[in-house]
Amino acid sequence: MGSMNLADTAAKRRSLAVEWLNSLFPGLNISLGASEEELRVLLSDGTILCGILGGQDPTSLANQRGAYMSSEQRREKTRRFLSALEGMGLPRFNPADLEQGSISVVIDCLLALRDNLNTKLGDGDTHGTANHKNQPQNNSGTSEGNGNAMNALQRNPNSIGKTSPIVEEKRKNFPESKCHPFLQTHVISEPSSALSDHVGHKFHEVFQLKQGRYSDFSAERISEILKSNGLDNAPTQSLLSVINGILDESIRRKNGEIPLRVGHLLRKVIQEIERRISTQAEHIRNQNNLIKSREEKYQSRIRALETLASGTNEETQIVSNQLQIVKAQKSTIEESKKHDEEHALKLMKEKEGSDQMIIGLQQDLEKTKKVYEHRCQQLELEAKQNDAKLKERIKEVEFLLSESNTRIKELEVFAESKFENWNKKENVLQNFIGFQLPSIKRLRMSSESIKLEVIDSQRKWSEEMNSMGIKLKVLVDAAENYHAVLAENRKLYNEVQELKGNIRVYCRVRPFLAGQNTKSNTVDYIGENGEILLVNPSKQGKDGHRMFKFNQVFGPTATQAQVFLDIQPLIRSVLDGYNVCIFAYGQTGSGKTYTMVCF
Ligand SMILES: Nc1ncnc2c1ncn2[C@@H]1O[C@H](COP(=O)(O)OP(=O)(O)OP(=O)(O)O)[C@@H](O)[C@H]1O
Repeated sequence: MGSMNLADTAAKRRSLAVEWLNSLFPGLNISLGASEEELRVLLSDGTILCGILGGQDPTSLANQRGAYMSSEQRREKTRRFLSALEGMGLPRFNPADLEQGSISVVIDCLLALRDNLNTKLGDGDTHGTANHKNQPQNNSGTSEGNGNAMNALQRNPNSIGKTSPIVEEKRKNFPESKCHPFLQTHVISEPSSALSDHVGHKFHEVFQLKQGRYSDFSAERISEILKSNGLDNAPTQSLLSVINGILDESIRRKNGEIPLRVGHLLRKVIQEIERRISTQAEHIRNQNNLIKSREEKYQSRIRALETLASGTNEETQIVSNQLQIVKAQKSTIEESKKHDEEHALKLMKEKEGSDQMIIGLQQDLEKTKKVYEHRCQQLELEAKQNDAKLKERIKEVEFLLSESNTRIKELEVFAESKFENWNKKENVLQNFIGFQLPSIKRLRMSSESIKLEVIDSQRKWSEEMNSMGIKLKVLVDAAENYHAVLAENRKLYNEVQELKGNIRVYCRVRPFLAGQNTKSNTVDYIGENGEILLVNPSKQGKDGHRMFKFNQVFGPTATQAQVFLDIQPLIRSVLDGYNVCIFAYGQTGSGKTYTMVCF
């Protein structure tokens, strides 16, 4: 709640400050709900702060704010404002508060300045009067360490010839009749209108003419006026009216005499007017010097601007070139943008495909999950069953283990008895060995004699082997000769086969099969040299007989072995690497298959 109240209070104070600034500079039109950052942006360049004290009009202020200012210029303006606040005895802020951190300190200073100025304008009395009394030269603009905003206004070079918003505000707050003398007599330096109004009122009270004659003033009253320095703050119009009044009285009395005390008053008034005229002359000289220096400064700025303008054409050319480059880059970027858009469309399509695939995968995953859960349930069931079986098995194993332990104990007893038996047998064996040792010695002697015999036999066998080798060599030579003879024989054999004829034609006469008429035989004669004579009973004479000639003719009584005997040499030629073809030819049922295949 506390932080909320603090925030509300800060916002209210910000709003009051904004309201005041808007009343001073209506052109700014700042929002009443402006944030700290917005106010910081507005105030950070120092233009508005100086405008409060410096008499900027809203239009020039807006222009000045829009113009570029270096950081040093901004700091200088802020410093000027802070020194004015210090001169007025008001709280001031740190320049860093305008750049970062809370701006509430700045708001406090602005509101204090507002209250201070409003108090002076409302009262129009003691402070202004006192300050003016102490520093009568303030209005000339030459004095430093001013005591109020008006003095700061007059000291600011930028405010020369311009009207401060405070003055404007004062004009609104005070009747024109009161300000009029001040405004009409500005040739001679005057106190502020509020000040002049107050002092003039007091001055008129002092010089109140009850009977219309200055000569009626008592000496004490005049000396009191002269001593109190009341003339210092009196408006010049009043002083002139006093002189006019005294001179009019002198003329009316016609003797031209002026009382001595009135003469002193007259001299004092005239001295005050002369002092003001000299002060104003000095002020005008200073203003002239200031204007001259400003004129020189503006001349130098104009020259700089002309130089800048000449350089601007070259810069324009460079900028146009850069513009061309930028256009080219823009077209490139647009192309790449189109490409990117196409790519994006592709990606979108791919994404849709991926989404569908993901949905399918999710469905598969769901199915798999259900199957997996079902499988898990089955496994759990099986695990429970296996667990029960294992428990039974463990019980059986434990039973077997107890039986095994019993068996082990029995075996241990049996092993001990066995061990005793083995010890007995060992003793028996040792007795047996001792009995067998002489026999072993005899055996060893006989083995040595056998060894000698074996050596002798080996010698004999080696001699026989040598003789066998010689004989074998003779056989190898004979075999080599045999191969040569065999090759020659084979060659001759094939030559004989060739001489018999590369193409041979044999004829075989099938015997009558069972059930065939044996009287219809047409074979009349079969010769040994391959002749066969066939008879045609339907023809007479020479045409009834026909002779055919083959390499060989096998009659009906010829066996398969006889046929093969004549073919067998061809088989050997095949084994010797010659090409041989045997085939059977004849009408159906003539016995081709029988001859070629049957054994
Ligand atoms: N020399 C033979 N001695 C005894 N029987 C034979 C002889 N030649 C053929 N035959 C008999 O004659 C019949 C016909 O013989 P095979 O089948 O060999 O004739 P084929 O010429 O092969 O006939 P197809 O051209 O129709 O095959 C068979 O029953 C077979 O046993």
